[in-house]
Amino acid sequence: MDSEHQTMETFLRWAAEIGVSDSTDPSRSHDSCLGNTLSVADFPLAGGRGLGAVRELRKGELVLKVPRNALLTTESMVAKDQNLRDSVNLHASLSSTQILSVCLLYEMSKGKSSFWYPYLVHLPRDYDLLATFGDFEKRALQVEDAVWAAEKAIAKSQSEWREAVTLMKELDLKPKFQSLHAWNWASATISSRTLHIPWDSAGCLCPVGDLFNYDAPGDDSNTSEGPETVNNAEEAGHVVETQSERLTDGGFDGDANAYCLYARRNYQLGEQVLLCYGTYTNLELLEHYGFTLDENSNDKVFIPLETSLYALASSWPKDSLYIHQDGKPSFALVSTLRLWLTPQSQRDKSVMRLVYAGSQISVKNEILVMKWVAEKCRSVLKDLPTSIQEDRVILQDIDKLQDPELRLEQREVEAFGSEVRAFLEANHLWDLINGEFCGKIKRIMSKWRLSVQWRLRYKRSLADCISYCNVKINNLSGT
Ligand SMILES: C[S@@+](CC[C@H](N)C(=O)[O-])C[C@H]1O[C@@H](n2cnc3c(N)ncnc32)[C@H](O)[C@@H]1O
Repeated sequence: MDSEHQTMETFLRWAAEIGVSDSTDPSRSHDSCLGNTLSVADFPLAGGRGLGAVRELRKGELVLKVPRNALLTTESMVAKDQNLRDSVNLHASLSSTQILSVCLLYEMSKGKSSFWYPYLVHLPRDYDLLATFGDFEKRALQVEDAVWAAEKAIAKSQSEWREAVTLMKELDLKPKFQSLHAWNWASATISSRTLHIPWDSAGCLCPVGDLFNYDAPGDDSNTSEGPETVNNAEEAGHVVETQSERLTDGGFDGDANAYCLYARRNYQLGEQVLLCYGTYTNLELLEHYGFTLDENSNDKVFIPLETSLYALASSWPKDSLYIHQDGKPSFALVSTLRLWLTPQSQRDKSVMRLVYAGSQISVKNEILVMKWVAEKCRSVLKDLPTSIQEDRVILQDIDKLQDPELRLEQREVEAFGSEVRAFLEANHLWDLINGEFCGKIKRIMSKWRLSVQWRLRYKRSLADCISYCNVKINNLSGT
C-alpha cells in the first residue's frame, strides 16, 4: 500500500473518530467515515480526487455529515489555542478571511502536533487560482478583462498579505509560513475549499466534505433570461427563487449541529458525486477555484461595447450585456442593441414598449442587430493574438511537453509556434525538452494551459455567436 493511500486511510479513520460519517447508522464501525454512500476516488476528467458513489444514491439522500467540532474555523482553532486567540483579538481590522488564513498557516506550522494534522496533510500543495499566476500565464489569457481580473487578484492577495504580516510576526511563525508564497497557498485553500457557515463569513474548512468536486447548476439555470422564458416580473422572481434553491446541496444544520451534504440528483454506483459551489462564469471559476469548464451554462462572454451603448442600457445592469457560452447574445444585449440601432427620432412610446417587452422592433432592425453583433465578434477575434486553430495546436503542444513518456523529435520541437517557443525561452527549457521538468515548471505549465483553455473557450463562444447571428439573419431575410 503506498503512503498516500495509507495516510488517506488514517485520515478517514480520524474523521470517523470525531464523528464525520456518510451513514445515519450510529453503530457503524469507526474504521472509516466512508463506505456507506461514498468513497474517495480519482476522476481525472472532472477534478481529480473526489468522492464516488459506493451504491445507487437517490436525489435528496443525506450523503455526509460533518459535526461542528470537526470543522476548521477561526472559532474552532482559537478555542484550542490561547496564544492564537489573544493575538487574533488584537487585530480586529483584518477581514475574517485574512484571520482564517493566518489561523490556517499557524495550524500548519504546528505540524504533527496540530489536532487537524491528519486533515492538513491531504490539502493540495499547489493551486492554479488566478492570484497565483505569473506574468507569462497572465498574459496568455489575452483578453483584457481576464488579464485585468488576474492583475486584480494578484494585487489583492499581496496587499492582504502585507496587512496580515504583523499578526504573523506576533505569532512568531517561521519565515516560510510568513512568506507571500505561503499566504497565496492559504488564501487559495480558503477560496477553493471553504463552505458557507452562518457565523463566519470566511466559511469553514470541512474535512472530507471538501473532497466533493464541482458541478454547475443544471442547464435550466439560465432560464431567468429572455422573453421566451420570462414574460413578467412575477415569473422572473420565481426563477430567481428556484435558482437560489438549486445552489444549495447542503449546509450547516443548527439542529444537527453539523454540516449536512445531500445528493443533488440520483447517482449510479461508481459515479462521481458532485457539489454545486455556486453559479460561476469560467473566469470566476478560474479566479476562485483554479479550473474552467468546457460546458458551463453560467459562463458569460463579455465583449467591449461602445460607451453610448452602456449609457443607453441603464435599465439593464452592465454585466447583463454578454454572450452565452453557446453563442447566443443575452436578452439584455439584444434589447439594448435594438434600441441603440433605432434612430433617435424613431424611439417613440410604441418602440420603447417593444424594447422593454423583449420583442423585435422590425425585421430590418433585427437584421441590423445581428449584423452588428456578428461584426463585433469578428473584430474581437481578429484583434486577439492567436486564432482558435492556433490555440488548439498550442494546447496539443503543451500536452506533448507535459507528457513525460513522449520523446519529441527535433522537427516537432522546431515546429512549435511562437508562444510555445517564448515559454521555453523564458524558462530556459530548450535543453531540457525530453527530460523531466522540475515541479516549478510543471506548475507554470499547468497555469499556462488553463489560460489557453480559458481563452479558447472564449473564442469558440464568439465564433458560435457569429454562426448564431448568421442563421438569424438568413431566417429573417427569408421572411
Ligand atoms: C473542494 S476541492 C475538491 C476536491 C479536490 N479535487 C481535492 O483533490 O482536494 C475544489 C478543487 O477541486 C478541483 N475541481 C473541483 N471540481 C472540478 C471540476 N469540475 N473540474 C476540474 N477541477 C475541479 C479544483 O482544483 C478546485 O479548486
